[in-house]
Amino acid sequence: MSLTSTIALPVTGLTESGITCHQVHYQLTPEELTAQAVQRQEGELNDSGALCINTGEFTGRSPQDKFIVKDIITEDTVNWNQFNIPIGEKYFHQLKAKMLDYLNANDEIWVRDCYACATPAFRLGIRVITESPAASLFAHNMFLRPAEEELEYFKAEWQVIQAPGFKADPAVDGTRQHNFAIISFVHKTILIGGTGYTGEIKKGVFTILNYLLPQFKDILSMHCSANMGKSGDVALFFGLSGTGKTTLSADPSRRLIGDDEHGWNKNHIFNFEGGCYAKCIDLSAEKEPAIFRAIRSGALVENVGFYEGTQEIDFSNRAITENTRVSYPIHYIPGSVEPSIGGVPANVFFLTCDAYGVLPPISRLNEAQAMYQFISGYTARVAGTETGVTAPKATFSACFGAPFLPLHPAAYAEMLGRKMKAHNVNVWLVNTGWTGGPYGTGNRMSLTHTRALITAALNGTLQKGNWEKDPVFNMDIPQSCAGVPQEILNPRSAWADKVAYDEAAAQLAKLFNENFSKYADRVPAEILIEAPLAV
Ligand SMILES: Nc1ncnc2c1ncn2[C@@H]1O[C@H](COP(=O)(O)OP(=O)(O)O)[C@@H](O)[C@H]1O
Ligand SMILES: C=C(OP(=O)(O)O)C(=O)O
Repeated sequence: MSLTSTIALPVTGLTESGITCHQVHYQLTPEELTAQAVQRQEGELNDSGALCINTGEFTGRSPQDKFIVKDIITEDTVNWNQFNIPIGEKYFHQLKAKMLDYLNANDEIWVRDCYACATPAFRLGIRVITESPAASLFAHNMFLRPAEEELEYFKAEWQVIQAPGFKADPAVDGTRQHNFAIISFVHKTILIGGTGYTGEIKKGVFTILNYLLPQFKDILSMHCSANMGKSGDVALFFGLSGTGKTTLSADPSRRLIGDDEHGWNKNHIFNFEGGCYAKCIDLSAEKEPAIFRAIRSGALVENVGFYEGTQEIDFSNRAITENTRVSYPIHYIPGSVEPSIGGVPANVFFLTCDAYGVLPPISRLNEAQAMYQFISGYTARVAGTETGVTAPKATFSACFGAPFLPLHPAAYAEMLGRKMKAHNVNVWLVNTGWTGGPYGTGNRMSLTHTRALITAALNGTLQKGNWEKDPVFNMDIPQSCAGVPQEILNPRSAWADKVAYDEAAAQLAKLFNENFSKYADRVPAEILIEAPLAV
């Protein structure tokens, strides 16, 4: 086995993990990985120097093909459902052996050691083994990057093996189809095959942390972004994929802590990751300057198109997917906090992309309403993030992250409830979806307005104004906010057809109630009475 590496260290444990491929590229720099990808014609540079690749058949996650090995650890603890699909241990072993044979038959592979969890006490060493330099660059950008001296003592507790070119045989491998992501807690391994969508790598690691941290470290794991004001006040933005966590946390007046995955320990919050994975559909320097400028050398852009005859990205191009993405290290966002740790949050925002256009652009929640909304996780699956979703699709995604939660949602909700109560946190529901009508009739909420509302909530000016109650959802709605037209604050007044609004609101209230019925026996009465009024 020969090794290319920019650091003069032996890589431990490779042979033990079954890697015998004769050329192993270990811990290469972003420049080296980018150059290799270009040379192998797996990608090209845009005019600002970022590596642009196509991820192939899959440009979004495939939740139906994500499995957890049902074994002695997981059998009685995982909340088996449509997101936590069991697979037998024999299939894990079978597929791992086949994947290793496949990788070892390649001329070269890439190995990268990295960490998850910014707080040193909770750090998890992860080894990411890939068949392409671009996937190794993704791991470099998204996870925490150990310093060279840390590599000497690095312990790869978990392994991610990613081979998009390897395809399972569903007839013998226990999968649904040729692509799969399989997590084994006994063997501390994630196998990803048949798909090149890099999001599977990060969300696979997120899934294991969502299992381990609440159960064994008493840490609440959260699908949220986080940033910090000048006085150190922390805000969290929960939301299912594509609802605005990355966009809204990249706020030039605040410091970014992380864009997607965090833990809440007793007295601080910390990022799991070391980078961001932003959607770049319709990205512009004017609307999202920090993200736009992060697209430069070292960044990895997925599935975009160029203006003809140029290397300039056409961010409006949807030819491959709506789920165009860029990954970059967190320090590409000016002023980001490193290590990515902050104090107890003062404000929590639940971002809901309401495809019905019924919910107010912002509402203030009391404690019980906050729990009701968190458990409900009402939002939309946006186009492209999951395979097969081509238009926003209303969904209830518990804790705003159901596809990544191996435990019952009540486990996370109870922890969040205790923490919010103990720290007197302000909780807001923000509709980043539709206004003036449902998807197809109304408009997507203006980003400028959403930002103005969040700023007013954070600086306290919103609290000082007058409020009214939403008659169906019973939440407080502000009557005014600087920079936001008054008529959109109350969603009913934003709809031209009031009868249609009332019908849509009643329909949504009904859906809320139907969805919540499955939690009724685990939730106290003071939360149950916050259900929207269903007529
Ligand atoms: N009002 C809004 N608030 C937040 N995002 C919006 C809004 N309107 C449009 N968007 C777009 O929605 C997408 C949100 O994606 P992103 O921030 O990456 O989501 P997440 O990090 O939650 O996956 C971005 O492309 C953003 O430009
Ligand atoms: C990457 C994903 O989500 P997010 O946009 O929340 O990072 C995803 O769901 O595949």
